[in-house]
Amino acid sequence: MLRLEGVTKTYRVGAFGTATLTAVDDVSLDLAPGEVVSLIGESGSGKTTLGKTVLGLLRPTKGTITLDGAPARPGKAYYRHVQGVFQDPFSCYNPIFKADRVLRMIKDEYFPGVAESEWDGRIDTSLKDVGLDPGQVLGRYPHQLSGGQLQRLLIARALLLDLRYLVADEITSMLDASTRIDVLNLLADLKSRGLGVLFVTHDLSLGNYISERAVVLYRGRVVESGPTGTVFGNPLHPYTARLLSSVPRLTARWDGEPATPAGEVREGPSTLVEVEPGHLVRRDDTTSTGSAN
Ligand SMILES: Nc1ncnc2c1ncn2[C@@H]1O[C@H](COP(=O)(O)OP(=O)(O)OP(=O)(O)O)[C@@H](O)[C@H]1O
Repeated sequence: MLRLEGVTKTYRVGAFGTATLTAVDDVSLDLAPGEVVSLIGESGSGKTTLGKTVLGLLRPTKGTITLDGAPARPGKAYYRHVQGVFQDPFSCYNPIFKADRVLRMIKDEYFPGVAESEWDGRIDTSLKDVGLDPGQVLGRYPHQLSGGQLQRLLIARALLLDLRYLVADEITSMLDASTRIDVLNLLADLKSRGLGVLFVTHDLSLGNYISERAVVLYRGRVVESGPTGTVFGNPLHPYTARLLSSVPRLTARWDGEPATPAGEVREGPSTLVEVEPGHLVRRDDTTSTGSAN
């Protein structure tokens, strides 16, 4: 289990770093093997900051992250099991390394004792697992591969490790619609084989498609979380309702009036309240009832 408890991340901002900005505020969530949890929120809500914190690329200002009860410490032991894939696959590669070199570096770093022939077999398997033809990609430079191929190659690279959890940060946002659904189906397949995925997205339809649970972030705080069908089917926080109401429908057309976002989001002191089993909603402290989290 990958567990976040009370994770807060503040950045130093302003002239000479004199001010602070709380990008992630007291976030707790669990990610189990074989489960996809979507982390949903508009631009600037803190999704990437939280993903990077899980990956040890940022140190939490407060709170803890544990993997099977042990503190998550960035390093080889952690990265064997927890990896990230990001939005822009092009920026994740060294342009002068061909794909086979990228995959060989994993062996040099993590599995120096594995024989070359066995490693070649593992590369073959991981590429086929993500739907890539080894003969087509291995001898190529990044610029000779498509965005979808590069994104799959990143996932194949992660699979060469003993991967248990993947932070997938907006991994489909630079892909066209048909490639996007292929990559989503690949994640669903990996999930069915036991991979836990933290699926970071601002796209509610993608979160709905792939995840069992949804966590909605607003200005760094969880405002609603629960089973995806419950959160999307019965959104109780005004921000979730607003996000859902602002998704353009395929058959709707602009009729001269801009769509009006529903619901006012208030900023006062508030608490996450469990309104039904597993469904948490942030409520103003003045109106909160029920069990708090
Ligand atoms: N290195 C940094 N220094 C200062 N502030 C930062 C830094 N990185 C992010 N922020 C701020 O933290 C907040 C959260 O940013 P973050 O990138 O985590 O949001 P996000 O939900 O991932 O947004 P997007 O969907 O646009 O990527 C924003 O206000 C952002 O401006």
